[in-house]
Amino acid sequence: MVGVCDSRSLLVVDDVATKGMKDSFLMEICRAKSSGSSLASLLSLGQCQIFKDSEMMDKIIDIAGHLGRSTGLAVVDCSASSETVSILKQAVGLGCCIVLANKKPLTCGIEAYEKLISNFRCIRFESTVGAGLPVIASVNRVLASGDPIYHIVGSLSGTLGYVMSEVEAGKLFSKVVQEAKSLGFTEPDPRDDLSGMDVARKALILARLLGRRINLNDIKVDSLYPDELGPNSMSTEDFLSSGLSSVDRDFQEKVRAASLKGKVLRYVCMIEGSRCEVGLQELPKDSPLGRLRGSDNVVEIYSRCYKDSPLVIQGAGAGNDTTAAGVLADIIDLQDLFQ
Ligand SMILES: NC(=O)C1=CN([C@@H]2O[C@H](COP(=O)(O)OP(=O)(O)OC[C@H]3O[C@@H](n4cnc5c(N)ncnc54)[C@H](OP(=O)(O)O)[C@@H]3O)[C@@H](O)[C@H]2O)C=CC1
Ligand SMILES: N[C@@H](CC=O)C(=O)O
Repeated sequence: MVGVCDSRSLLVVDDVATKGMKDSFLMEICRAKSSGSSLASLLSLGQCQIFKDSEMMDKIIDIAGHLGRSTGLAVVDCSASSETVSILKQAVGLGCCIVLANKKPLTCGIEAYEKLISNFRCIRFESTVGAGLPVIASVNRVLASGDPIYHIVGSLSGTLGYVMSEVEAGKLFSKVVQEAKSLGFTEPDPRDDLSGMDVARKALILARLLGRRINLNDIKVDSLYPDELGPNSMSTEDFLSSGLSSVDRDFQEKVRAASLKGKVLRYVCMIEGSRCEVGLQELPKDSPLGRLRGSDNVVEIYSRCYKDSPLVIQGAGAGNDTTAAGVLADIIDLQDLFQ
């Protein structure tokens, strides 16, 4: 590991060709970020240089130029920003590998997407769908065997899974969204989850893997909150402290209406042919999606081989540990290419 950055600065070892960050220093970085301190506060430990603002991007490109082709340096994006796409494209051009937990670079315009995946052997993005679950790897393996995938259906949001099952158990919608945030399931702005856009991004990543040249605005998306609570009208803090509770009653009504029919609410992702949609559905309690609890995700893949009995991947679909494990496994997988 030669460098680490957040939204404000980049810490880099003083000689990237010969040095890496020591484990003890990486632990200090984790401690500093968990306690809200800046990366700059670690400069006194004396192992690194710091770069800020536009210098940050120039330095990353400089390192990518030196280490990309010679070592297969991996540029890892664990932000939730759409601003990283330009640097990632440049890094690909310089021969770097790319690892993403961030869905936004893969769900921007189709040309940028095609550039990012142009060296498919050197990109991994397992954590973008289902966190640590092997969803992308499974889809890739089925496709690589020549088995055409006809249909994917699933529940792909840890946050929305948690919200649905906790509201079913009688808790208030606003309270469980706050809980999902403190458990590390939500996006930095939970409206990315509640608007359905986070699931739409996962659906787009899967649809593009299946070869569909579609964009985010081709996906039908249901939002769980009204437009007037959106990011153009209020900050994340105001949404969480006051906006969110105005949805409580309406959501409770929806849950009750489903329950009277013996059903539960689930946020479902469906990709079939050219159709790609994500939204709230009333499903039987004893269906595979209806039985899901907490932040678990489930994905059913239907192909020529997995026709009557789909390939099913299920398990924890959000959380810092499982996501970090997925990212680490991707990095190690890439490292094997350069041994
Ligand atoms: N949590 C989960 O369960 C899962 C998360 N993911 C994905 O992981 C990503 C991160 O989520 P999460 O850890 O919850 O988010 P956090 O907000 O906790 O962390 C995001 C980090 O990215 C940094 N950052 C933001 N913008 C930039 C930028 N332009 N350049 C460099 N660094 C930047 C932030 O810096 P600063 O500290 O300065 O704000 C922060 O350290 C998201 O894309 C999410 O979709 C994927 C699967 C599951
Ligand atoms: N916010 C996401 C995290 C993983 O992508 C979710 O809730 O599923």
